[in-house]
Amino acid sequence: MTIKAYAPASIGNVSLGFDLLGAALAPVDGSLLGDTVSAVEAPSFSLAVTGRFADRLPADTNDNIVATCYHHFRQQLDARGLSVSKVPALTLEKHLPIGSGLGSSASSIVAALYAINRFYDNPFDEQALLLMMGELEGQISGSVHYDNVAPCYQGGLTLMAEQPGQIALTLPSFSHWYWVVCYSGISVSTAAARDILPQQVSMADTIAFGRQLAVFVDALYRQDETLAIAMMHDVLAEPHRKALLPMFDESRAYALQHGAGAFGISGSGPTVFAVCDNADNAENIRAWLQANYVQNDSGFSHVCRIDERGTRLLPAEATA
Ligand SMILES: Nc1ncnc2c1ncn2[C@@H]1O[C@H](COP(=O)(O)OP(=O)(O)O)[C@@H](O)[C@H]1O
Ligand SMILES: N[C@@H](CCOP(=O)(O)O)C(=O)O
Repeated sequence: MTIKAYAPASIGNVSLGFDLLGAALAPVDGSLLGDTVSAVEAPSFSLAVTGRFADRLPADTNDNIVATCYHHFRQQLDARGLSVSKVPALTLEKHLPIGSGLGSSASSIVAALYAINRFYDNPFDEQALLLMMGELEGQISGSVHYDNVAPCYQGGLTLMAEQPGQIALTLPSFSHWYWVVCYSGISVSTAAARDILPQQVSMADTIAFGRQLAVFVDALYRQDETLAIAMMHDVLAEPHRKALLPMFDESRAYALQHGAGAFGISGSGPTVFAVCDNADNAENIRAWLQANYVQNDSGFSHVCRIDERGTRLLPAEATA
């Protein structure tokens, strides 16, 4: 029997919560936006990679993070004294572009560990899996951060607590918000986009960051949309990263002048996102970004809602 796991794309940071806030994405047209990993029993371990962005990954599948996930998972089983004999053939369908700011590596990691855990009849609980997911994401991006893997796995808008047994908390959100995302088609390495950030932050920015995140969470719980939107500014990363993103300022100006409440970089970019409370404005901004922010044939845009379901099984024959 084939086990096939789908893990959605995600917006890391959501502007105001660097490394601490993330949102899973579901296109409103019902299409899937995320990687899948399938597992089927086989005589020996193997990994095949297919999908639109397969050719952008390392040619040697041993260097694919999905293979690393499998070996890490087996080591964790050994460390707990759990012996298993069967072995999977894995297939990664790589639908998310690499270095896109859509949590591409997180999507592969989460789909892989979810499928492998199922394949072995769920020896690890959610928290143990999430810890592994964060660790593997850290291997790729240079430091552990859960703001992609947690929403991708659990769904929803998530805030990192990083406490034993409580790594990520699911926050309420505004169900009528549309999240427009546009990937420009260029690649920005997350590790490189982290390296350009300063190691020290001013007192004024520290206070602004703390105020915004605390007030945003309060506004979500009280469903105060105006206050929540007013908090959606990035004082930590965007001032340093936007120079990597051609047409960023022009895109922000257009979005804010045409009905978006907030606009920012998704993860480390180059994907940008706009928040709208109206379908017509969302579609207009999506079309403008598609025409003006996209740089090449790899780029794309979607109007999304928050994906409340997170990672899930698909029928073996389904394609994302
Ligand atoms: N399955 C995978 N998905 C994405 N990246 C992978 C995968 N396997 C290996 N990699 C490598 O990990 C790095 C991911 O880069 P990163 O900038 O973190 O991407 P993203 O921000 O899209 O997650 C790239 O060097 C890529 O070649
Ligand atoms: N918090 C991280 C998020 C990176 O997201 P990605 O989708 O670009 O991998 C950061 O901002 O570095």
